[in-house]
Amino acid sequence: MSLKNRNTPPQRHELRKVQNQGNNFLALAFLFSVFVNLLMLTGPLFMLQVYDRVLGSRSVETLSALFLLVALLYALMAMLDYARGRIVARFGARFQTSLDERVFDGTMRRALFPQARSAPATALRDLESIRSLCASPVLLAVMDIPWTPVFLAAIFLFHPLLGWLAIAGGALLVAIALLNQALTHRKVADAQVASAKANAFSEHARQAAEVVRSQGMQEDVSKRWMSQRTEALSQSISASDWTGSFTSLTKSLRLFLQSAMLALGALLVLRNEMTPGAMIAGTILLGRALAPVEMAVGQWAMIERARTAWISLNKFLDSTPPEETRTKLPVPKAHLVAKGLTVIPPGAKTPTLRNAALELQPGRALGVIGKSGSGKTTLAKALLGLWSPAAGEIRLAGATLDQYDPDDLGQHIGYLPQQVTLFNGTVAENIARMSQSPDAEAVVAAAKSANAHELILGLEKGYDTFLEGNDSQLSGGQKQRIALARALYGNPVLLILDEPNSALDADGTLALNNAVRELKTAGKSTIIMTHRPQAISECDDLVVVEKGQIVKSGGRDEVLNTMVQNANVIKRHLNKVGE
Ligand SMILES: Nc1ncnc2c1ncn2[C@@H]1O[C@H](COP(=O)(O)OP(=O)(O)OP(=O)(O)O)[C@@H](O)[C@H]1O
Repeated sequence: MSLKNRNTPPQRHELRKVQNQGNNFLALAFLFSVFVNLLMLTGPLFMLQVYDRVLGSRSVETLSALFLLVALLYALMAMLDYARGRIVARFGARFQTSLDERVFDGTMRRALFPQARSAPATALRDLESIRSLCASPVLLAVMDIPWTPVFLAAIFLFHPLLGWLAIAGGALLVAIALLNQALTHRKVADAQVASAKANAFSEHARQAAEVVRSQGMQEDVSKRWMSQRTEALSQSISASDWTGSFTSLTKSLRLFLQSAMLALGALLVLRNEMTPGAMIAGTILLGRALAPVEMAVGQWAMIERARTAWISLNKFLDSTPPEETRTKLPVPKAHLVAKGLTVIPPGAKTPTLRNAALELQPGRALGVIGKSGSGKTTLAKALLGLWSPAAGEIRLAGATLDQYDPDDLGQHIGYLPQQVTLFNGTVAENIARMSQSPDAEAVVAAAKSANAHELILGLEKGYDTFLEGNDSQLSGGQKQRIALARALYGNPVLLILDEPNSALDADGTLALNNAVRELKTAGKSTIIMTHRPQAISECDDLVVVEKGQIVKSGGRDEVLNTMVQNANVIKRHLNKVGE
């Protein structure tokens, strides 16, 4: 699935571009790493000097001077090591902040596609995995790995045989690291997928807690979750068993190599081919050379996670290009025209609305009636610009909907969905569409139009009452009125109401009709999808949808009359059958 549109150039390597912007950080960290790694030679060189110079000359002064120098060098190394740790952490943070909004935006747009909505949203987690790698010591170990051959080569200076042993040992460790990568990356990825699936299931179950409890589904849901969880756990244990076995093997091998080095060194000392200092220094150098490899193997799961995260984030960004910038259009007139409109829901194969045509003039209200599943919501989603037409077009004030910036279009159109969703925030923030700078007067005006003002004042803290999203303390009807106020906020030119009075009482319906009348007087237009007659009392025009097609359209009373005549025909037919 892809959200690419015809006009957007392919956004290849977007991730790489963001990474390149932080290259200064990486270059600086790498430079510091050069010094840190050079300073790592302090220990072996000190050892060499102590054994070969101090012990031979028995000079306390030389020992003191060397010790002071070593203390200073280690202090410098600590500072540089700390600094490079801070630099890569900041590189990670910068990488994340540069992409956070972009990825969140993409995740939201992808959620408009039902099949993507059911898949766990991993892009933000992927970003987090990459940042975690940067904030951990593993990235520094990876930066140290290029020094491994340098240290190994330095061992040659002590004695070629020691050098060859070190090279053979190093090659063996690298081979183990590669084998680790080859054998575990599938397992780590599988464990991640299984765990994401189990988490998504538990989140769905949590959201449906009331249904689960009231419908006696607790045990079955719990068992289903447990089986997914057990699967995820066993995958994760299998992955960690593999990486664990490689970690132990690498660790023991490195220690063994150091002992083998000491043994070979001792043999060479016995043969007078090398000094004892070189023997010890060589052993320490080997340890230093192999430490980053050992660290990388030990933390392989983290590296692998970040690697797969990088690949999947790349795919995500590639298939979800940034929104095109559009020329800002003026506030449109409430004139809506749809011609030859065919809509295929995202991910579906067949259209659920075919060849529909309608026109709505400013100051008029249109009712869309039809049975369940006839295509009313499909029409609403197309008119909102959420589902693009597969054929035909929709124009608001002469411009097709995709010519408007989606946020601007959202400001011009008020929408009351069939299933109301409120956000975690105050009533006022919810009505103001979670705006960062809500207009208090407009909030109250919208609430009054939706007949929600009194009910809001009756809440514990009035407009400042905090709502826990959909779990809030409000009744269905109260939520619907607040959502109607949200739809009316900011004086939209077009109001689309999908089953607006499904949870409204008589007062609510009256207020709704008043609001529609006010909009009409102000030259705005309204579309009401419904199968309840009370909701169309303010409608001037009516269209009837049947099996995805507009089968009747015209003035409200004219359409109603044809329907009533039909009903009479059907009634007469039924009476005959009954005789
Ligand atoms: N996302 C989707 N993917 C595939 N088919 C869909 C999707 N959404 C709706 N449909 C199908 O489109 C048809 C019309 O559905 P729609 O929701 O538009 O009907 P409706 O008239 O609004 O029904 P109701 O009054 O029950 O809300 C139905 O057959 C439905 O199964």
